[in-house]
Amino acid sequence: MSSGDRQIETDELLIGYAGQALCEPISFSVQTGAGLGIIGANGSGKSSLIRTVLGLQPAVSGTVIYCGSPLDEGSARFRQEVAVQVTDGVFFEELTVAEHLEMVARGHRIKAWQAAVDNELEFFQLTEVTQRLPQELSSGQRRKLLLAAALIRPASLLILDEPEQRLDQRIRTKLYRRLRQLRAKQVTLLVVTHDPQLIRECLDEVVLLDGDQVQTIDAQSGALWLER
Ligand SMILES: Nc1ncnc2c1ncn2[C@@H]1O[C@H](COP(=O)(O)OP(=O)(O)OP(=O)(O)O)[C@@H](O)[C@H]1O
Repeated sequence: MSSGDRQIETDELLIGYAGQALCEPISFSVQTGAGLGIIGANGSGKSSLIRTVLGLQPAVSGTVIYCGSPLDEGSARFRQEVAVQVTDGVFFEELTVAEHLEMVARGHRIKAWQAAVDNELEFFQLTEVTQRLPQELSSGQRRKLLLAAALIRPASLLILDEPEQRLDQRIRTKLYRRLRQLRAKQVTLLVVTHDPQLIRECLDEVVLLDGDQVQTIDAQSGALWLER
């Protein structure tokens, strides 16, 4: 495999706080168009790993490599190519649901931005709440808005932190179908999840954070680990 095939990878990445590692070093590599999950018990370090990969939190040591070079999360290329949904996503309290999506779509220079916004509102069943402010939404509706904001924009790598959280089963199933369609278009997925269905339907492998130990296993074994 040439480095050109690998979209994002970590090399002996130690994650943690105040110089204290949470687990052994993590090395993974995700090829363009592949799907990698991150699983483990509550508090095992999944969100910390995502935050470290995104440069939102410093690594204790080790590196994150994006398309063959050390990741620069501030670079125009990274911001253009990578769409992110993190659990504690930020809203503008004075912008409505529709305005949030309009801002993202126009910020990414989507010409038919109105149609793209309407499409997301329809997909996530947010048409009844388009004029509401974030604080007027249910927790599930807020989660759907975060996902819509990540999916409305073009991206070649999609990083999602527990996208299933607070979604009803019908939306989950619809979302997973969409993730499979994105993968068919060579979009790469890096996803923290507790949902075996997402792993089976959308991913190839998972990184399992199991106490101090870290291992990469196939998707079916990962789903079974969550179900045991
Ligand atoms: N800012 C912080 N400072 C110090 N420790 C932290 C900080 N944030 C998280 N931790 C600790 O790091 C560990 C890993 O947390 P993290 O949020 O990465 O877990 P997780 O695997 O995503 O958990 P969950 O499944 O509950 O979302 C936990 O023990 C947590 O208490």
